[in-house]
This record gives sequence, structure tokens and C-alpha cells, in this order.
Amino acid sequence: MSTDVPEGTRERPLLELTDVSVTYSGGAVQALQGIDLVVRRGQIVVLLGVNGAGKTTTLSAISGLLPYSGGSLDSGAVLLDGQDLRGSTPAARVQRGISMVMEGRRVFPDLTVEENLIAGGFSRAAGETRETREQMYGMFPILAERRRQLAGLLSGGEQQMLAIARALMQRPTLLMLDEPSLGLAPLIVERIRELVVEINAGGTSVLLIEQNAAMALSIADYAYVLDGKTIAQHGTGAELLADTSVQELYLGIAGEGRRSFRAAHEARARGGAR
Ligand SMILES: Nc1ncnc2c1ncn2[C@@H]1O[C@H](COP(=O)(O)OP(=O)(O)OP(=O)(O)O)[C@@H](O)[C@H]1O
Repeated sequence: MSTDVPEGTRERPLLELTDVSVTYSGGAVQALQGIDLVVRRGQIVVLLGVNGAGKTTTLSAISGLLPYSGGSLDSGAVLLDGQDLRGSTPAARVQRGISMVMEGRRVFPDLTVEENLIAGGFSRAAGETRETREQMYGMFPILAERRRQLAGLLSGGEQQMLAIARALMQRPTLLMLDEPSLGLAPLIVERIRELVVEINAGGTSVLLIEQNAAMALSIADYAYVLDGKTIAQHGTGAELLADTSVQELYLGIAGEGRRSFRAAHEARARGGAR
């Protein structure tokens, strides 16, 4: 780590969620209940969980998008570099260093590749974004080849590359990715894994939601398992890869069906009873 880190901030997490609870529909749906989560500088942190466990909600609480989907942060705090983000708009959070690649890619289909990248760098000076754009074309040669093409005409994998490059145009300190490999061919999934590692090696911390748990845990410094509103398990990527409940539920090893993580864990603790 560089020596120009101000005194007293060395150990402060980049991102910290403390006791975060979220509801939707005016309180009718409890999506998260008292979750704690930390991303340290330079880490890749993975969030696992079955459908509906609250993974996207967690990212929305961080990005500030919750109110736009009818959600509300009822209690707890989201801190970036020790600063409470409450009251800060999604755009302000992007400017403070948090970029997100939403599930389903969501590029602007009627804009060209280049225009999508320009839009991604919305808060930065034109000269700076030109330089970053060229870096993106170096990192994603296929986007350089297609720079004048409409984004809607790209393949699924190319659109995902564009969505990631667009998020990087802000030069984020934290990049959040919501299921970037969903529906993509194995070769593209492998490319996405390499890209996440490359982006992280360049100094960007990463918070990754990924259905492909084996891939995600293989690159995770730390990981959390959400199990219907709460964090059921956390540990290093290696620890979770070795955890029998994770293996059973997320890695398809000795599968015992679609139970909750907690139920699988408790069954294991009772001696493997089904
Ligand atoms: N806009 C919304 N309005 C009402 N309920 C919602 C809304 N968005 C999510 N929920 C509910 O909140 C809970 C958590 O949903 P969330 O999308 O965060 O889960 P997830 O782990 O990301 O699931 P998936 O893997 O299916 O994307 C679920 O019960 C879901 O039905």
C-alpha cells in the first residue's frame, strides 16, 4: 500500500454496512435484516445467496437506488471511507467512487459503443474521459473495433464488456457487479473472471454478486452468504470453498436439494441428518 495514506485511515474499511435493514412496499416486504458487511481496500468481496436472498437489495442500498425500486433503508448505516452515505443521491455516490454494473447489462441500446462510454464518464472532464476511453479500448479491444456500432447490436458478452467498461469510465474506487456472467458462454465467463482480477489488480476494490459460486469464490478475498434477509456465513474465499454447506448449495457437490443455507448448515451440525 502507498505511504501517502493519511494517518488513522489505514485500517478503515473502504465500505462498511452496519446493521442494515431494508423493506419494500411500505414495510410489507422485509428484504434485509441487520446485515453487516465490509469491503477493505484492494479486496474482491463476493456475495452469494439463492434467489430472493437480498443480494441486489444490498447493492441498491450501497448505490442509493433503493428508493427508485420502492425500497427503504429502515435502519443501519452505509459508510464509504467512514462517511455516512445516507441522503446522498446515486449520482453523488458515483462521483464519490462507487460504480455499478447492474444485472442484465442495461447498456443504452440506441447509442453507439463510444457514446455509451462517454455517458459512463458523465461527471468527469472531457479530456480525462478521452484518456480513460482509450484505456478501455486497450483493455477491451472488441469495443475499439465496434466503437461506432449501436450497443444494442452487440452480442450478450460484448454488451457485458461494454457495461463493465462504462462503469470504469468514472475510475471508481469500488466497482459493484451484479451477476456479470449470467447467461453467458463459458469462454466469456472465464474472460469476465480474468477481467475482474485485472481490474482489481489495477487498484479497484470489487463487490461481486455471482451465481457461478466456484468462479467467484476462486477469486474472492472474502465472501458472505446471504440466506433470506441475514448473513448466514462469511469467511475467506478459500474457507467458503471448503465449507460443506456451500459446496452442497452453491457448488453442486453432494447436492441435497434446494434448502436454505442455514438448514443445510444445521443439518451438517447435527451429523449430516437429512
Ligand atoms: N422492488 C421490489 N418491491 C418489492 N419487493 C422486492 C423488490 N425488490 C426485491 N424485492 C423482494 O426483496 C427480497 C430480496 O430481493 P433481491 O432482489 O434483493 O434478492 P436477490 O438475492 O438479488 O435475488 P435474485 O438472485 O433473484 O436477483 C425478495 O423477497 C424480493 O421479492
